[in-house]
Amino acid sequence: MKVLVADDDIVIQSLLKNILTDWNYHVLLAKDGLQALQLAEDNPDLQLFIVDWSMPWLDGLAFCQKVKKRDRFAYFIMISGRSGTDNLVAAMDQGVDDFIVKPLVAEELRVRLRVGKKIIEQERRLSYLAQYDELTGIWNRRMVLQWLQNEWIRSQREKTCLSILFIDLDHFKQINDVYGHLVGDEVLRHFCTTVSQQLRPYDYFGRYGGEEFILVLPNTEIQGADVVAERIRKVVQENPLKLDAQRKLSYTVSIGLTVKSAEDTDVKSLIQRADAATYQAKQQGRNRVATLITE
Ligand SMILES: Nc1nc2c(ncn2[C@@H]2O[C@H](COP(=O)(O)OP(=O)(O)OP(=O)(O)O)[C@@H](O)[C@H]2O)c(=O)[nH]1
Repeated sequence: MKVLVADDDIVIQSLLKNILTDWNYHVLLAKDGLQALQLAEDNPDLQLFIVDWSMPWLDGLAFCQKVKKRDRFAYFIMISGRSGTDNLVAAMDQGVDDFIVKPLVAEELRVRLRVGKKIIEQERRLSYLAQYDELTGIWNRRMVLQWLQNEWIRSQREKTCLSILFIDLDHFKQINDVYGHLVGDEVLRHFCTTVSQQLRPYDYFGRYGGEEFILVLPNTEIQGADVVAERIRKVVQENPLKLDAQRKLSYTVSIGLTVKSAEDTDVKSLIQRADAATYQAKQQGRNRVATLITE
């Protein structure tokens, strides 16, 4: 893991560099707050910081506040000569996550870093789970509906088209029943990889629930959405999941397509129509695209 050490004391810098390197950290060194800020900007993956309080140009607290504005998950350990509860409280109230009083004891730093790393990892995980579906890695329901809402507002403002597809795997219960849930999960992952390869960077593909998926197509009118839907239907049908060297599992999808119209007052009506279109596709025999639009 990368760690940035910002301290104007060369002796402390080199001491920290040595012990942190021994503990397998990748160490970046800064001699003042401005240099530290530049390193933080150049290394967006940097989340762990060890900073001195008093430094030229920009002190440790101001540096911490600037970084946290950009990345609220950044973790700051302040090492300072300012002892006493008042200083600890002031520093931690203003944003640092931990506070160590000099003289530095290596073992104390080691255990405090361990806590910092654990918090960073847990926050990363929580942030991932808040946005993505754990099984398939695509947007989760909350996020894809959020993107749909954003695109709805944009299409209102810019008077552009907005299409959505509801994609539902056919007879998925049967796949689970015959091959087991683990293979069912594998089919869901395989399906998401297959579809993701067909999309433009600005399309939003998310898991709506179970074996139901939603694809938001900004700036896309009905003809374009129909081409995308047919392409997905076909590519899924033609790309079975390989179970082993001999066996392949073929599966299909039913797709409901709709386009935002002047009559739609919110995203709810759009979702309801796409859902109804999917139902039609199922009724008509599955492995097909059904379109529902308002006049
Ligand atoms: N393996 C696996 N199965 C899931 C998951 N989520 C939902 N399912 C299963 O998906 C199945 C959906 O079944 P149904 O709603 O009856 O739909 P279907 O069998 O696909 O039938 P049609 O949609 O009418 O073609 C259920 O058996 C659920 O248990 C999941 O994450 N993993």
